[in-house]
Amino acid sequence: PIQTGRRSGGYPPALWDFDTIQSLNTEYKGERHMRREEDLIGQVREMLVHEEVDLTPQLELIDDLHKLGISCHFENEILQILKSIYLNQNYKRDLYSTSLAFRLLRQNGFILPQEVFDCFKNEKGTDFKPSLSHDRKGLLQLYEASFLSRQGEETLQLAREFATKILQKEVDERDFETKMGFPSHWRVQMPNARLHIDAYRKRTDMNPVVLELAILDTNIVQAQFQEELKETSRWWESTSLVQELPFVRDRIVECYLWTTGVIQRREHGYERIMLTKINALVTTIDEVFDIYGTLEELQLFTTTIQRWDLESMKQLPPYMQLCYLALHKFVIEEAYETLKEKGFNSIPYVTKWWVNLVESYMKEATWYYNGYKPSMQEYINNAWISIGGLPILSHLFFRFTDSIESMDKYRDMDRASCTILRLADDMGTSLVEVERGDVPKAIQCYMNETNASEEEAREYVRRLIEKEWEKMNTETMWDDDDDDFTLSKHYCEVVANLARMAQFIYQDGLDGFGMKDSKVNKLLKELLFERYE
Ligand SMILES: CC1(C)[C@@H]2CC[C@@]1(C)[C@@H](OP(=O)([O-])OP(=O)([O-])[O-])C2
Ligand SMILES: [Mg+2]
Ligand SMILES: [Mg+2]
Ligand SMILES: [Mg+2]
Repeated sequence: PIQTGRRSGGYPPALWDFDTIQSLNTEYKGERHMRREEDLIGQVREMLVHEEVDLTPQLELIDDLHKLGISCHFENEILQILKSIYLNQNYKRDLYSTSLAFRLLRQNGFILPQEVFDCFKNEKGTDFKPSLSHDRKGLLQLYEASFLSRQGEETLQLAREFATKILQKEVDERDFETKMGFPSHWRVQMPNARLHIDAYRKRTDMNPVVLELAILDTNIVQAQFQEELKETSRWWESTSLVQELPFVRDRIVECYLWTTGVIQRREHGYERIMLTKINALVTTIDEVFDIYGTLEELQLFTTTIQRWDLESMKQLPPYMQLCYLALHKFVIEEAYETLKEKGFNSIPYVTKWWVNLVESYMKEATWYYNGYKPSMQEYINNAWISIGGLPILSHLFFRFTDSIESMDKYRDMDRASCTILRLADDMGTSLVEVERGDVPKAIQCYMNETNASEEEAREYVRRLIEKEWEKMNTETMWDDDDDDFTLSKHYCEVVANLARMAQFIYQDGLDGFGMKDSKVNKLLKELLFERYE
């Protein structure tokens, strides 16, 4: 049913108010905690660089440090170890070690060829040896390694099917994904770290120094996150957008949570605060188009943003004027920093992607008001843009690269990341959206087009996400010494992490951003508000 005009989004009010956020505090800012952390880092570094440690335990330690959220303290040591393993090729062991080495090397820019798995295939090379089906540990690592596949790597496709078929027998179909969880290649680091600490502390091979460092570190980094969150909350309060546009989801804490998975390097606090603002602005403008503006108002808004001037905003209703000016002010402030620090004017580029976004919103609003049901392809061609990933990535591009060229177009990796962001979002939000009134999303478009059930449509979307990850891997995983790969490593990290964070927020097909009864909400409170004991 087409409900025209002002609607409500169907979302609960904010969970934390301004004063609660501003009063957040933690003892982990103290000097003595820093000193203890430095001491523990030194002890773990010793463990890492000790020559006589065998290959596999070293790889397992590297994998644990990443999952526990503390690998950032050992980046150089880890790269040195992986580089020597890559050059000496001394990973050719059992399925477990080869798979673990394959994943860690590729994740760190050492692109091992998929042929390293040929020795595990039958003589015709058509499948993996059946005898491997008893090696559960090896199969789990083979399954994980298969998610590092790039387009056209058949052996890795075969590996995923082989491992899945056998491992699935252990757990029935339904909870395969929940039991297996997301493959580690798809998992964001910081928002998952405490889950891994919980598991690590119960392991028989747990190292007490590593555990103490992980626990101390997650409490110390929480202090930094809280200060960044407070700054974003002061900004959000100063915009008065919540007061003037009460129909918008007030989710500044959730907007900040997003950034802890997208931008994981501690030193990039400025970028997390910037990204939080972008998330909040995109959320606001998205709701204006989704549920509040009339078609005439939305057309006026789109035209004003296309002109990007201060003249044409006079024709807007007051609520749109405030929203437009908040966006304008943000873009100008960021452009000022870029001009000051890097000497070039980013305005023509970032405004292009904001215009691009509202034009895609306008298309969806027109479809909705006309009751038009787009085909899946038609929908996706517009919706990978309407999810808001391009303004996010263009602002981050300016922060993480110094090359002005290729600022005016998006890269294949950007599109893959935005597509995964869109598909994951639709899996988590579209049932409520379509119920309250919104354009049909990926699941509904596929069902309209093929008469499939909702579960079949979800399964199809999951396959699309897997395909997009192969594109992402193809575009973001380059040999570190591949000189014609100019994009910065930091930029490639945030592109992939944007997709990972979307899959985190919408895990189990729930809306961890707009709603409050998800596992995400529990993890958010632990990560940002609660001391880890
Ligand atoms: C940060 C975001 C991913 C972006 C703005 C808020 C979101 C959580 C999502 O909100 P949603 O209403 O689901 O977007 P859409 O489906 O209306 O495009 C779109
Ligand atoms: Mg929306
Ligand atoms: Mg929308
Ligand atoms: Mg949505």
